[in-house]
Amino acid sequence: MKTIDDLGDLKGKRVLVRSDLNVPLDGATITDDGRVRASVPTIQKLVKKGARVLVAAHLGRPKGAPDPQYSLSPVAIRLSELLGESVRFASDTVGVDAQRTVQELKDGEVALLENVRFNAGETSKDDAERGAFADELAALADVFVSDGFGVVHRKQASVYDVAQRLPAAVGGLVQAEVDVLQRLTASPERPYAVVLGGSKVSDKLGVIDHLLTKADTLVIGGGMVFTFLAAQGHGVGKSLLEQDQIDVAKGYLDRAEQLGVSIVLPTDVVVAPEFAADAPATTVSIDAIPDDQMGLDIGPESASAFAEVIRSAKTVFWNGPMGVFEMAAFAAGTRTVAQALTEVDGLSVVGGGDSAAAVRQLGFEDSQFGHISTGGGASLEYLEGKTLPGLAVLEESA
Ligand SMILES: Nc1ncnc2c1ncn2[C@@H]1O[C@H](COP(=O)(O)OP(=O)(O)O)[C@@H](O)[C@H]1O
Ligand SMILES: O=C(OP(=O)(O)O)[C@H](O)COP(=O)(O)O
Repeated sequence: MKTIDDLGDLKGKRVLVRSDLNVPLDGATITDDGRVRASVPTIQKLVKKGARVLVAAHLGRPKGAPDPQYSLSPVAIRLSELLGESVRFASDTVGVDAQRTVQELKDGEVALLENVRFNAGETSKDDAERGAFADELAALADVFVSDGFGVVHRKQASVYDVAQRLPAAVGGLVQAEVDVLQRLTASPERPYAVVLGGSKVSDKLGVIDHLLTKADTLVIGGGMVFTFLAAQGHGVGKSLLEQDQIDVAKGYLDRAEQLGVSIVLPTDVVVAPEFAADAPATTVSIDAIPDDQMGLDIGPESASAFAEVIRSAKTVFWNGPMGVFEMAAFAAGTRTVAQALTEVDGLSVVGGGDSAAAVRQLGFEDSQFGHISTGGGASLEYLEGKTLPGLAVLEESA
């Protein structure tokens, strides 16, 4: 892959940088700015080279049209504070304001485009529709730098197609992330445990198939777990459940047994009648989840068992909070798991926007972990050994 230094003299050049600025927000307040911080070194490097830096990014999953709750405008303010220089914000992605913003950009200045996912072409499955949007993005710049590690597993216009339309290079963040993950895939010191949770269940269930042949133990909590508990025949009440994936989960459990890989599931869960911070929380055994309640955290017995597995591993990768850590009543499982990762005598890696936010919010320091990756799904797919579109396209264009 070409690096930024291979792109030649960038002074006065318009450089489109795809960053992952998908941060958790509470209204317009950024609750964890880790991804913004992680994107700064590459932007700064380009600024120093005298480039006109145009940052493209997404926030959340809007439906291909402008939606104010997913505006990147609060992120422009934070980026500006972290860079120590003003960041212009274009109120559209490729429209009149974006075009004017690029035209007015001077050497060494930075602008952020509005959420790329406000455009249906960004995430379209139709190559022509995605390509048409990528053409518009590419028209704004002279070269492209791919630095949003958290999205390199997405075949989307601003990640994939635009790299086919401009001279393209990999950014420092993506390089650094890949370097660490390569250590995990090449020859992980064993035992190797992978801990999965979170809420993007249908996105991430598929990785289990491959991880069964790579890891010694899979530990599963978070919203992901209820599909497995249902596969074992347990009632899961109102918990997050991917009904159509129950048979898939059953298949994974069977295959794990055949392969001699251990899948560790919770034995108790914290339930509440509704998804609310002040909902009355109780701990129940997994065979006693009431029909009118939902599981929002793993229980204390499970958390201790998970911690034991984690502490005795030499390599641990963790993606996805064990519960709804944003609410204090459902954060204990995530805290116990995070604590165990800090005690690993080997390499511990935390990946994912919310997982990284969780460990910081719960008071842990980044330095207590071997590595905190900005990408959850991207890391998992890398660990599976899958070809990530956003990386493959850079290899092709090298
Ligand atoms: N039992 C659960 N039910 C519903 N949501 C859950 C549950 N456990 C965890 N979550 C939610 O999962 C979200 C994070 O999931 P995900 O996006 O997959 O993680 P990451 O961003 O680290 O990759 C958090 O917002 C958390 O509240
Ligand atoms: O938050 C992200 O991924 P992650 O939750 O897997 O870490 C990335 O910004 C990708 O977002 P997407 O999963 O909506 O494509």
